[in-house]
Amino acid sequence: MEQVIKKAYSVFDALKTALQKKLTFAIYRLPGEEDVSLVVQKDHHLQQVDNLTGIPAKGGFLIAPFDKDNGQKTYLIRPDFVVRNSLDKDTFNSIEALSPSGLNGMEHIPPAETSHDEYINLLNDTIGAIQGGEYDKVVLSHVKIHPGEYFPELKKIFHILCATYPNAFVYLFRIQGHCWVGATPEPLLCSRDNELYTVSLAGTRPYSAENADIANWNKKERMEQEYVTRYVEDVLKRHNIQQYRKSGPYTKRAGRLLHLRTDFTIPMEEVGKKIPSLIESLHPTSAVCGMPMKKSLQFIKSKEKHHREYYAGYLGPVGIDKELRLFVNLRCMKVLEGQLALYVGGGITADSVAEDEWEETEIKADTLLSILHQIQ
Ligand SMILES: C=C(O[C@@H]1C=C(C(=O)O)C=C[C@H]1O)C(=O)O
Repeated sequence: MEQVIKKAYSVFDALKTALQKKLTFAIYRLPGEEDVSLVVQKDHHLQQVDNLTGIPAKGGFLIAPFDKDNGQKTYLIRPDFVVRNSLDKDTFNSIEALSPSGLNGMEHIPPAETSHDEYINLLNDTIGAIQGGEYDKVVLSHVKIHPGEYFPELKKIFHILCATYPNAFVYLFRIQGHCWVGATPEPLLCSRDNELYTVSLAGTRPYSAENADIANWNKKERMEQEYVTRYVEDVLKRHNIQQYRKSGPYTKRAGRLLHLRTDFTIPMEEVGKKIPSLIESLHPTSAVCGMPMKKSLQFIKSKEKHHREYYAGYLGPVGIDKELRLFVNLRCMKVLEGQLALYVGGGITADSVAEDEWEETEIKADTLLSILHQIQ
């Protein structure tokens, strides 16, 4: 006779415990899916990942910074408990019995905020450098600080993000006393059946029926996206991956925004053991860094007021259910005591107009700010 195990608790009950006890955990909802998964580590000792080939077979939730030479490390939250949607009483009790972390986020210094005028100056300098021929594209970003005590609201925020952005990768994680939460539209490398896919995503407009028609997008936006496509194709070529399908560019909705997107689908047998190297080479794509990549990275590090930390890095479950689901960490915020730090950016090319680029980051910030306004 089939045994029916009664699942007495929902994944959100376990999330509440994980938040209250300041456990080391990640919760996520994949794009287009209903399931919500929670990965909880028994202790607070984070596993540092220096090389992606070293990830244990049972996997975990991977979190990589934008720039691994800037202090932040790549970590794996170990899957000591993996809960999908619901859990039984014993598992719930085991999670409740875990020891809380002593860290409360007070030890984190908030990243520096950039004002409108400072950003306009930086944008104009960058446009000048690009027009001077030093770069093809540079992706700039800034931080917006939003005051308020949001730790008690994180369960609600995650819930609303899932409902509002069904096509985003929605996540919330806690490591070392602070949390990050986001709803990103950008896959970095994901498995699906016997295939892997990645995308080139760049070019942004507010959502409207008119903008949904790619014929209405201009040369600047198409070029901005084309640089990312070239970067991805170059990485595939360097990995000797020839058999792949490319489809796009097409317009893809992300909440109140639209982006240009091209999909690359690769048969798994074409990739073999190259997955770790592919991930390490794809990141950072020209969607978040620039072209040429290394020079743009130096430019970003010398000009931006803040460290990007995990913004524009990548994250997601690896090895859980034998799947790989890594996404670029965008439309995200770092949750600190008494304040939130929202990270927003956009690609700059020779034809960029500074005020328009600022406006683009304002709309991107609204992805999360509009959710915060729903929390009273
Ligand atoms: C950098 C961000 O987004 C990236 C930049 C885009 C652009 O420049 O048009 C579009 C999507 C993302 O690849 C961000 O959201 O902060």
